[in-house]
Amino acid sequence: MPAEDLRDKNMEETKRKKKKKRFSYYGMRAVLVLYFRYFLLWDSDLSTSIYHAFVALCYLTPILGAIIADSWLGKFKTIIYLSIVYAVGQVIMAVSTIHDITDTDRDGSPDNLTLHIALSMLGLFLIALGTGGIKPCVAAFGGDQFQEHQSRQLNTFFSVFYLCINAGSLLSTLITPVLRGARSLSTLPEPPPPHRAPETFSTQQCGIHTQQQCYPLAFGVPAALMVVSLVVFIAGSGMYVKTDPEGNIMWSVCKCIGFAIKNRFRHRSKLYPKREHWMDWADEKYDKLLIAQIKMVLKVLFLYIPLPMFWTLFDQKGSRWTLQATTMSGDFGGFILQPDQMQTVNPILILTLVPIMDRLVFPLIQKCGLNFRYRMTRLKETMLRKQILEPLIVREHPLKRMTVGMLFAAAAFVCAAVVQVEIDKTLPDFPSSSQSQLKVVNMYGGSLGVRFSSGEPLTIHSYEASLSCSSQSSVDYLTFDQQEITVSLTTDPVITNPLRLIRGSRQTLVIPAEPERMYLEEDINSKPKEGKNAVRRAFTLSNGHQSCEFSRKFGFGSSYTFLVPADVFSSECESVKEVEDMEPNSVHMALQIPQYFLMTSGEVLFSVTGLQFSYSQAPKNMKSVLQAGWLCTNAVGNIIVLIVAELGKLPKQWAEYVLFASLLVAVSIIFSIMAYFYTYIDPAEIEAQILKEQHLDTEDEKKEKKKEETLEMQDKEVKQTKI
Ligand SMILES: CC(C)C[C@H](N)C(=O)N1CCC[C@H]1C(=O)O
Repeated sequence: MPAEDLRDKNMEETKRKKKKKRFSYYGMRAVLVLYFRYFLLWDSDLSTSIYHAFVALCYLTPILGAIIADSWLGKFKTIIYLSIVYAVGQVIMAVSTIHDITDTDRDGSPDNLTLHIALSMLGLFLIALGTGGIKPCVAAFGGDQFQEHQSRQLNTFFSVFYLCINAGSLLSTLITPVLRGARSLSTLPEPPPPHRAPETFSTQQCGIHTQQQCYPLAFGVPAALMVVSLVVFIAGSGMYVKTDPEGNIMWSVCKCIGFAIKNRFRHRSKLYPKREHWMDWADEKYDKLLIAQIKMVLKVLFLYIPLPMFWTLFDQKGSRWTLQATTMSGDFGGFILQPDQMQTVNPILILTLVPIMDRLVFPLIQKCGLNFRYRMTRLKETMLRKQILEPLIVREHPLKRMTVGMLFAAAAFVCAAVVQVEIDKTLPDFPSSSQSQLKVVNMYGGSLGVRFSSGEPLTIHSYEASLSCSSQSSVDYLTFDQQEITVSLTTDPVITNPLRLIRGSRQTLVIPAEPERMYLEEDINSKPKEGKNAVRRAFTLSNGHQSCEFSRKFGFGSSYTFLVPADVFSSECESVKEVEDMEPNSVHMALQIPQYFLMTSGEVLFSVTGLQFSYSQAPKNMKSVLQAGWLCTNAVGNIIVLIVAELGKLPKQWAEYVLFASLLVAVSIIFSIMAYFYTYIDPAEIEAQILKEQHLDTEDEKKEKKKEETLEMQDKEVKQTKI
């Protein structure tokens, strides 16, 4: 097979593996929180924390994978072994979700949750180890399939590689919830009945004794796909370019750095001449090549310091932006988009933006003379022509691209802030912690005057509860600074009642047909979570049940009370009164598209370029290590999100978005200054040059030695002649 074809095939194999692996990983992530919440019955906070801790672990284990690959097993074997760990983890995870294994009383719920928790934690640990460990190796292994002169193809590889990641994650985010048994896109004609939790509306159920949510399928299918991808990857073994590990490189690196620091400290007196770089203090003991390689890696790692800030903003897509979507309307006419499904916009945009940027935008920018895109081949040509062997100093373009990517992400957050301001205008005015709110609902039948009084002066004295007889109405809340008030109804005779309101809460005063039996109902004090509807029934006389069926479309995030009058048995169901406690969300989710567009454009500029950059700037034996360093920036970004979520609670959400945008702009300015002083290198050239110098040094040493020997011989001869 011709070399080019072989390489293309290798590239295909690596991409196919990547696509299935990402299906597997993102597919599992899509249902993980729900599994914690509804199967293990953890509360929302614990579920979210464990989920983020798992994601952070997945981005920390790459260091381990990289060390194993570069120092011990090589990338190919590391991918295989860690894929097995990953698949085993997923199988354990799938088994842990089978409720039947501990459901001895066959009531549909597991009886030994400890076993399920232990199994799932073990499964998740193995998955984090597997997925994180493979990550840096897959990218670097793909890059290894190209030769030095193929830098353009190498860049294309990283773009296609990124496309595959996102194709896999898009498919999984759509399919895995369906496997679990949730309706992914609810169609308008059949809104889920409001009084049941959405989880009970499954299209897919499974189980031996009882049929439940199909978590085993949701976790099992990704596991099966992982096994298939592993088999495909191994089948292509003969076609890959495999580079051997060069011993325990990480240990040598640590020892070398340690020695340089110690040696520098020992020679801290000003009497000793300075050396160009602090790593040069390892010169006495360590190989020049190793020192040069460490210098390359440290330079890039230093440049990575500001990068986690990008991921801090990027990762809020899954948290803050999804929460923002819950306060918006997802009614797209033909279908209803759930708030968390809005996240699929990111991989969809990646699939369209990467080719457009690669084939259209970057070449166009380059043509316009902005020289945005870096071309290794041309530089190399110049280097070869001019015989420049030192590292070439270029104010580097990939780094410019990454800076622009960061600015795009900051702009995305400004967009999010603008959308938030629009949403805030439509949100209900909830009472402050010292206030109480009250709404009066009249089931009495006719128009009714309501008066309020208190020991202190009241803001509201009287209120006309002109209770319309229509079945649907929306009643405004009245805000009180006092909690102890007295209500009087203008009935004949006047009915007066003391009321005790709850601080910081909303309540409804229901006036039934017999007004003296008026009573207070506690209302909800925040928008219903996840854009769902809140519906409750209140009986003006709770003396039984009547089956009245309503078919009604509720807007996103609305809240209603259905008041069932005492005479519902004798009258028709129409006498049931519907009160809108909270208006449905009116800002449309489509308004989030500009922020997703800017963020994803930023991601293409930042993340795809970062992958290429990390590969191109790493010495041959530390490619995976630098990929792991790159992935670590993501882990740190996730950890910052966790910390910020806990600590930094600004009173206004839009202000928090603006704060994050400003922070990223500041960080990108710092990064651009660092990038300006970064000297772009060609590791292969440097390594070749050092090896050549070392070779010349040994040649010189040999010649010198020979000279000395000849001189010694001559001296001996002279001495003998004298004797
Ligand atoms: C969050 C999306 C589903 C995937 C995202 N566009 C993406 O490709 N990545 C986010 C972190 C880096 C990269 C990945 O490797 O998953």
